[in-house]
Amino acid sequence: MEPIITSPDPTDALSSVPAAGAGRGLPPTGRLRFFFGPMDCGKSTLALQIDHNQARQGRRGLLLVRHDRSGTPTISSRMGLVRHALEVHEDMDLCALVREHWSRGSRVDYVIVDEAQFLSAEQVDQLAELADDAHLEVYCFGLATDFRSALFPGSQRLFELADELNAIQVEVLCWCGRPGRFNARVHDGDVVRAGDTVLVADTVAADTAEVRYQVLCRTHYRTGDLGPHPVDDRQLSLT
Ligand SMILES: Nc1ncnc2c1ncn2[C@@H]1O[C@H](COP(=O)(O)OP(=O)(O)O)[C@@H](O)[C@H]1O
Ligand SMILES: Cc1cn([C@H]2C[C@H](O)[C@@H](COP(=O)(O)O)O2)c(=O)[nH]c1=O
Repeated sequence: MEPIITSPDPTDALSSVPAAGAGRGLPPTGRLRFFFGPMDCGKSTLALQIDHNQARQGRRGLLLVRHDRSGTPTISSRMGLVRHALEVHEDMDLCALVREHWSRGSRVDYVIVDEAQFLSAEQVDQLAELADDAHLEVYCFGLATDFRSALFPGSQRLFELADELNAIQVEVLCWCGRPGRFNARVHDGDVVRAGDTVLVADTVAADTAEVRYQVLCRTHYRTGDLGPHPVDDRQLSLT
């Protein structure tokens, strides 16, 4: 298959870091990585740390996001870090996006995608193509499963295609103390089992929000037991 993307100046875009396989007679490729975990486990924080570490070595990244919690085109971490990102729209072709950057003379060495669960399967295929044919390092961050505990389509495709699957190591605890893996959607104090897949909201209920999410262990996700009244994170920072 013909590579669909070429850098306008390969020595510019590709020279800064030896590609995977270099020195072993293998054709150079980038890698597609998926970092996943429940809400609030630190995915956006890690995305911004990886960007920071790459950028300080002079590499140029393209930061992408779809439906950030903040409602703005940013990658935002609950630790307080925020970076501007490009909003990925439903039909956006991510290969064409990178090509466009190159045609304007902008370097792209790596791509970071937050909320990658919301990508379409086709967009994940495009990211794999960018890793293989354009030799980009692609870092995706997102939820594995939705509020019904079913894989998001974008995450399913990432599980199928990624070179590396990384479960985030920071445990989010259920109210009972067990590790939580299930993102329950809560409406008026009840766990909701049906509805739209996409509903942007936080784990801390804003005063105006009708819906919030709560990370639960499997037992309490199944029984819909939300435990004693949830602790408000804003109170934690005052102690
Ligand atoms: N005040 C705080 N002190 C220490 N860690 C915090 C604080 N607030 C949030 N965090 C950490 O930030 C994590 C959430 O990070 P974030 O990147 O927003 O998660 P995600 O993108 O996975 O939803 C929490 O699990 C917790 O470890
Ligand atoms: C489970 C689930 C979540 N969402 C939304 C809710 C948040 O806006 C994001 C996840 O944010 P985080 O950075 O991982 O905290 O996804 C959704 O739309 N549908 C769902 O089923």
